[in-house]
Amino acid sequence: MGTRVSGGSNSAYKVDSDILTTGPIEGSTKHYVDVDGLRVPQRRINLTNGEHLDVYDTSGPYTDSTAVIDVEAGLARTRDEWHRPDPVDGASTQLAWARAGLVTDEMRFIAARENVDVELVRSEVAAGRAVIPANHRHPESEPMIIGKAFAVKINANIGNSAVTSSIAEEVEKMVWATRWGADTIMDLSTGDDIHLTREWIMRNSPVPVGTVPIYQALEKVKGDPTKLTWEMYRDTVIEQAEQGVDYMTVHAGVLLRYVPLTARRVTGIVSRGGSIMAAWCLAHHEESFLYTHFDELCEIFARYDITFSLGDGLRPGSIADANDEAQFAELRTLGELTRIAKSHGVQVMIEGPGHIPMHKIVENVRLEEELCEEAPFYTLGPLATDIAPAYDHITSAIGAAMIAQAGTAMLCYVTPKEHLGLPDRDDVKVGVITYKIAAHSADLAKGHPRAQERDDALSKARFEFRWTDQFNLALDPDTAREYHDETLPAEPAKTAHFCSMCGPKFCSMRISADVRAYAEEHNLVTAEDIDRRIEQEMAAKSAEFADAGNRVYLPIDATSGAASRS
Ligand SMILES: C[C@H]1O[C@@H](n2cnc3c(N)ncnc32)[C@H](O)[C@@H]1O
Ligand SMILES: Cc1ncc(COP(=O)(O)O)c(N)n1
Ligand code: MET
Ligand code: SF4
Ligand SMILES: [Zn+2]
Repeated sequence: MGTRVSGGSNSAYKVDSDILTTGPIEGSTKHYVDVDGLRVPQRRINLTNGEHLDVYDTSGPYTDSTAVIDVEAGLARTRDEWHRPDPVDGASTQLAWARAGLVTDEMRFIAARENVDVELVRSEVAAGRAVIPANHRHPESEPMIIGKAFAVKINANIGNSAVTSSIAEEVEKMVWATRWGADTIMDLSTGDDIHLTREWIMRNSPVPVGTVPIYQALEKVKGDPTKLTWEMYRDTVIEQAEQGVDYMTVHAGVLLRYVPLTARRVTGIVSRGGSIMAAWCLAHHEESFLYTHFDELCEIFARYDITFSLGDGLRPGSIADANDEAQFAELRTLGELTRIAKSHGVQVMIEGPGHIPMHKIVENVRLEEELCEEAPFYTLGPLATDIAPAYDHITSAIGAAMIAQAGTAMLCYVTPKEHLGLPDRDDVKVGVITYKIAAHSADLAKGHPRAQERDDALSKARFEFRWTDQFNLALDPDTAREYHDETLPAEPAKTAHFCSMCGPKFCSMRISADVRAYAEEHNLVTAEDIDRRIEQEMAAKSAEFADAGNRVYLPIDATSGAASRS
């Protein structure tokens, strides 16, 4: 149970540890698996029948009841103590090491977390089919992997805007998002104190952090895209690299000649980074500096081990624009950039759409894999329809579940506020839980070896009317319990064989359990038991008939054949 003491959220520079929700999630405890000296966290869900279920844990020390949280000091710099191999051909990256056959501590940590052989981790990274975003300067993070051979991951976007929010609120969103299962977060701040906000987030984030450096670069030129230069962009990237940013969105596929392809779209360019770069290219009538200086960018990324998230600056922002020429032209360029980045030993993932109707989703994955050497796909939704603002966490989770089943490795969440305003803490939780549903559904469909354990444990608890276990196995135990208790708050209701949906007499699971008990008591469990019982009944009936003198009653109406009985 978390404590949340409000206060401090109005002061821009002071973040008070008290505002954070800490302590274990209801019904769970943190425990650690020791893997050759590495402490790999897991969340243990404790059940009332003495069993327990261990699940993947993204929440860091915040859910450890023994941890002392001090946001001013930041989290422990655990990875600083791990072994870091020497650079390979200038690259100090998980990709370079994996290709050289080296198994890093990060890979071992991940293998334990994902319950897989470490060789699968190494080989998928070496092939570029998976990435481990882990900047050397973010030692506070617990390593994780993004790739289609592993559990589907989710990202939560946070950050302020010029209109609203503070540093304290953004740190709070980060802790809150990871509590509910965000595997990475992106700080997409575009308002005040971008550098300082990120510093507070970085030093306290147990998950990898992504950014879009062009946002801060634009802030530095007071919002005028035409004033951007390669030099100031590069310096912004280095500034963020030094802070420990683990992956960066770079919209280097928005080429000058692609801009006219968006002219007749219904929603033009909806990507912020894409629109900024399009504005720059057109104003200067020059090729994008992100594209022309891409090799230099790779050299920087290779030193820190920053992962490229090649931005989908021309993604469709409406159903009408889905899978159009602008979108796929950019994707071909992202394929070209993928090969360049990998030749520098730099890890790459590819950002994907956007707004795509269901029948056009699979084509996106197929093309991405074909054009980008199967680099992990990282998609925003996609929204399967445009007609439900205020419910776009749902319109997008429909697309997200489908695209993840088809092979997307990480899903970028969409909150109920999409298209309407900046998400607050409550929106962040709804977005995260919604995306955990999409990701887990895809894990099940893909046959992930252990995904179904949790479904089975929850279903079993449900059928056995272990209400507390049903709540605690849920993605959101607090809301599950709250909804149940709205109508049946009394303690005895936690073992009652019904809820207020059907009531005691009509509870189908109770009736079904009674049917089972009856069957067991009367030896009627298997189909053979029932056949045997029918035979016995028949024999009994014939005996009764014989005793009664073997008299045959004829039909009432012999011609119609009705009511015949013998
Ligand atoms: C690319 C996507 O990023 C999200 N996005 C952009 N900025 C923020 C922010 N500060 N906080 C949360 N989400 C954001 C929007 O959902 C957009 O569609
Ligand atoms: C999956 C995904 N796609 C795109 C962006 C960047 O946002 P934008 O392109 O609007 O700058 C993002 N953060 N995540
Ligand atoms: N929702 C948009 C998208 O799909 C982004 C901002 S609103 C046009 O990318
Ligand atoms: S979300 Fe709002 S600010 Fe952002 S592109 Fe859409 S309308 Fe513009
Ligand atoms: Zn949109």
